[in-house]
Amino acid sequence: MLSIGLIGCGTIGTSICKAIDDGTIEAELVAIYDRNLDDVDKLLSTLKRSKPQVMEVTEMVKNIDLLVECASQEAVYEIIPSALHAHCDVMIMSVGAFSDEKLYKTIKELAKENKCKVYLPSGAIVGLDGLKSASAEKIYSVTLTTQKPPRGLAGAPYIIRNKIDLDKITGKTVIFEGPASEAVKAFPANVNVAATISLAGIGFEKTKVKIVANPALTRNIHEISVEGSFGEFTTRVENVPSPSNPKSSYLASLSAIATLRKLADPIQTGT
Ligand SMILES: NC(=O)C1=CN([C@@H]2O[C@H](COP(=O)(O)OP(=O)(O)OC[C@H]3O[C@@H](n4cnc5c(N)ncnc54)[C@H](O)[C@@H]3O)[C@@H](O)[C@H]2O)C=CC1
Ligand SMILES: O=C([O-])CC(=O)C(=O)O
Repeated sequence: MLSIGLIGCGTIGTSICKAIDDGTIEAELVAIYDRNLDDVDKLLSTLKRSKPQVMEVTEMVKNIDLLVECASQEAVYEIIPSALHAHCDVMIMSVGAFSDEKLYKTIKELAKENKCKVYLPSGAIVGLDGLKSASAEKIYSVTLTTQKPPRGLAGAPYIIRNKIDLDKITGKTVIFEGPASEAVKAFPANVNVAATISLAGIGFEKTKVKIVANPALTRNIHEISVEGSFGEFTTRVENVPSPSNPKSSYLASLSAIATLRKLADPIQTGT
């Protein structure tokens, strides 16, 4: 059975652990870790059958097949190289870290050297299949337009740096427009999806991102528009925010669970 270690006991981490605990994912939850011990305790209290040990990454990677990161972009720097050195496969949610080309290259090289896989779930978006197909030929443009209720953008470095008072926003307001490379640094907990799109398509500099605060919304909306030699498509998802973290859409948790279910299943259906 696939043995899993998990870093980040917040919203997505808790959903994944519950899905292992109730058998939705056929895997063993061997170990968990979070820099915030209260989050570890809270997660442990939700589990009925699994009894993961609490251990730091250096110890964890000696005991698992797959390390799951659902913590933060900085955690990707801290834990993924150690996991790959220890021959563990990894699944990463904080994909925005890969806007650092040096980190991306290092992780890709380490994965090759140690014969490991790096899994990046689709997260809170739909349409990566079409984007990946389109990228076999010429793509002219990729644009992500993300709309969130203002509180879903709270705490982002860009909001703090520009002293944007989210409480004063009364109508649909464009907060940011720029390349994905800047968007994922300015909003590290809001548009990791821009990184996933960049990696599947035309890269971090050419992928355009628009972030809109919209007080009329209760959902997180991501629209992806792609134009290429194939033609053009637009996908749009209206995501229910996670109750425990309005920045993260529930679909992101489900996407992580779906990826792990696939990895744990000996039978793979479909192309
Ligand atoms: N790829 C995608 O589509 C999506 C990615 N995300 C990203 O996934 C990650 C997890 O999201 P949530 O569970 O909603 O966040 P959350 O804030 O609910 O939980 C994150 C947990 O990780 C812990 N943590 C953060 N940095 C850490 C570190 N360096 N070492 C150990 N623990 C650390 C925090 O204490 C917290 O308990 C975030 O980076 C988020 O931005 C979220 C939604 C969609
Ligand atoms: O969950 C979402 O809507 C997207 C998100 O936070 C991210 O990509 O970081």
